Amino acid sequence: MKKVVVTGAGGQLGKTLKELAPKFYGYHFDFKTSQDLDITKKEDLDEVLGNGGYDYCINCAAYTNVEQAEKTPRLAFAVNAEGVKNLAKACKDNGAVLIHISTDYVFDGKKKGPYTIKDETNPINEYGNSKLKGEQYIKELLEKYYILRTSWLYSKKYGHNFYRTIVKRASEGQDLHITDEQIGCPTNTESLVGFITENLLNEEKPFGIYHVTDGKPMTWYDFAEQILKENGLTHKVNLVLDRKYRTFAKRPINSVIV
Ligand SMILES: NC(=O)C1=CN([C@@H]2O[C@H](COP(=O)(O)OP(=O)(O)OC[C@H]3O[C@@H](n4cnc5c(N)ncnc54)[C@H](OP(=O)(O)O)[C@@H]3O)[C@@H](O)[C@H]2O)C=CC1
Ligand SMILES: Cc1cn([C@H]2C[C@H](O)[C@@H](COP(=O)(O)OP(=O)(O)O[C@H]3O[C@@H](C)C(=O)[C@@H](O)[C@H]3O)O2)c(=O)[nH]c1=O
Repeated sequence: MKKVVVTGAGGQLGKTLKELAPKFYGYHFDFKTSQDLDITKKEDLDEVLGNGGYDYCINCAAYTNVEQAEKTPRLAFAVNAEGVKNLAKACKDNGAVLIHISTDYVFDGKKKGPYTIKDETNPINEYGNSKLKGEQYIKELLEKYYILRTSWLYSKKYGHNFYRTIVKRASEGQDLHITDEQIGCPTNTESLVGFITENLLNEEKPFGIYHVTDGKPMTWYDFAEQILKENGLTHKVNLVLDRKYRTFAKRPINSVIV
């Protein structure tokens, strides 16, 4: 039986993995929330990875508040860069393969056409900078790793994400003002879990970087429209196209990764 430890298990991806894990035979999963295991603390990692005998570590832990990262980049780097470095070292010392999640926000969005893994990274916000640094540490420290870049991740059931924000606001009858300035591929956490369990835990795919999304490019406005339709909320609210929707963080105009 292969042993898998999941960090950041209290987030939307971690919770999805926990819900679906009983379907995957031949694996024993241990789920660690930020309270159980803080990846910025080496002693936590030594204890858990050192004693667990894990074959795989799936890292769902991250600082994901894109807006706040602009104001306190130090916090984003502590988790997404230095925390990931600690985790990579602990995986190396203890013989675990690291499966790490990264983001479309490592690109600047200026490319005409979808980004492939061969394209140059060039983040335009602090969250993206911190995630890229995390990727670089992994590549420096490890040979046995998977880095999955995904985009516009959402779970219908768990956590904070665009999907749930739209459903909540629409259900309360609030008007929605949504930008169409960026294009990207929304990705359900269940698809990402499927990719990990079907292709990586059995090492079907060579180690390295992968782009994993649900494959349908759209704008945030399109996505909001789709969410309203799916939930029968179209007639409950005004969906207003708002090109002036203000944010602290810049976001890539083209976030499509393939
Ligand atoms: N959300 C998105 O749209 C996208 C996400 N990703 C990446 O996917 C991965 C999963 O993201 P998602 O599930 O959405 O994120 P969430 O924000 O839902 O979950 C992240 C989890 O990490 C935990 N965490 C934060 N700091 C630490 C730490 N120091 N040690 C251990 N755990 C910590 C958080 O715990 P607590 O709440 O207690 O702080 C939280 O439970 C991340 O790597 C993210 O960068 C990639 C592309 C898109
Ligand atoms: C909530 C809201 C957002 N927006 C805009 C702001 C922004 O341009 C876009 C998305 O905003 P959000 O803040 O929900 O999403 P954001 O935090 O930018 O989402 C990102 O999260 C990180 C973790 C990733 O890795 C990315 O792939 C991406 O999913 O929609 C509106 O126009 N109206 C709204 O009411």
